[in-house]
Amino acid sequence: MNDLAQEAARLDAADPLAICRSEFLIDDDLAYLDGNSLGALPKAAPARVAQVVQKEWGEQLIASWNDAGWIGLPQKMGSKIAPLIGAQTHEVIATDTTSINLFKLISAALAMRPGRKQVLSEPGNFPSDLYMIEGLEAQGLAERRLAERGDIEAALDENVALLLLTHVHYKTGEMFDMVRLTKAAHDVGALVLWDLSHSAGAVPVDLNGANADFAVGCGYKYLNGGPGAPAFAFVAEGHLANLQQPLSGWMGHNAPFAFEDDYQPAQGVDRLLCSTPSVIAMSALEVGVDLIAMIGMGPLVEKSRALSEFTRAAMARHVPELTCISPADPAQRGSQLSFRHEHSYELCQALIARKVIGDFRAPDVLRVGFAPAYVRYADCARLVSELRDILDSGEWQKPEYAERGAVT
Ligand SMILES: Cc1ncc(COP(=O)(O)O)c(C=O)c1O
Ligand SMILES: Nc1c(O)cccc1C(=O)C[C@H](N)C(=O)O
Repeated sequence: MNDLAQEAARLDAADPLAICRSEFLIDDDLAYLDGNSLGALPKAAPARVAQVVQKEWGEQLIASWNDAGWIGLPQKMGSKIAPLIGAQTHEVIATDTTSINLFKLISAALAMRPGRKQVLSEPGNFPSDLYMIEGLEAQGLAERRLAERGDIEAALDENVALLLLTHVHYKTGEMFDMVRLTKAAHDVGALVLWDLSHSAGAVPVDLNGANADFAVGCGYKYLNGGPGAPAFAFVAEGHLANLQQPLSGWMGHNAPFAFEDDYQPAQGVDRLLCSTPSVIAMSALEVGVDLIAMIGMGPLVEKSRALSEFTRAAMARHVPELTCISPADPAQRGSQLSFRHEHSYELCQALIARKVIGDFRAPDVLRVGFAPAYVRYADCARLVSELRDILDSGEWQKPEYAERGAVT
């Protein structure tokens, strides 16, 4: 294990992104491997939020809608997220939550394929993705169809209106081939909606290169926008003029301040808006996205793969009792590794007690994420050595580690 720590120290010393950790408020002794669930706090965010609250809201009050640019935040944030996901700036907007954006875009896709009701997805997709289809099914607007990952292409036929997939699977880290599946869906006349919650800011995404129709994703994971940060939504340029979404709130109107009785959708991606933007949350998100954009997706992807490879190899060598269920090829997985063990829950709790933070996903998965902007090789080495020690000492058997908490 000494060798592992030494190798980690050598890699950290040579890491061009090592300096980026100082942009985040994370204790030096914390190995935070859960940025795939909630990203860390950028150090600049509290001051930015305080400025918005004290100056823009406190002093300038309503004038800030124009003077501080509040009204344009969804578009401004959309245009900053767009290059991270291979989209044009006018194709992305930051608004609402991922679940709500899923609802809007599933509905919009169904409206574009009259005569077809099926929305195809995979069993075990993130719950909201599946539940949103169910919600529309209950209203008689959709029909949910599920096919296992390997059977999706065979399941695509002329009844499918929309293929809805999560690009990087939240539990296993498996990554779909976006280009291949988008083409397969288009070949039967279906549209495709990609959930990029576990992709944006961590893995290469080229929505336009893949000819994708729609996408959604979270702002609070690798984009470090803070708990409940606004989500984003993408609509390919060619669909913008025909897009009809059901949450026709006033902010998605072509002229919101005309206060007309009849809804007239805004031009372009603005029509995905429903309500007043969440200004304070949006300002925190801006700090997180600016940091990721400044570091750049190329270096982030390279480090993400190196961190996960280092960890996968070290786990296989030193902790073989845990079975890695993420793909062995880094190009086929997201910025995470998932391991199966009968006592994953207890192991996760024991790790947390030692300030190594991963998470547990039922029934038996220990999940660790590698947010490349701030995770160190030393954090990965610590995961491995602490796990070895927790198993060897039997510490995981402490009764308090078996008590199931309320969330996460
Ligand atoms: C893949 C995926 N989709 C959707 C969501 C739901 O996001 P939200 O809670 O912002 O609606 C999450 C995370 O919670 C997720 O991981
Ligand atoms: N959004 C979350 C929350 O409010 C509480 C706990 C966890 C979350 C998550 O984001 C979970 C995450 N999407 C996952 O991949 O499991």
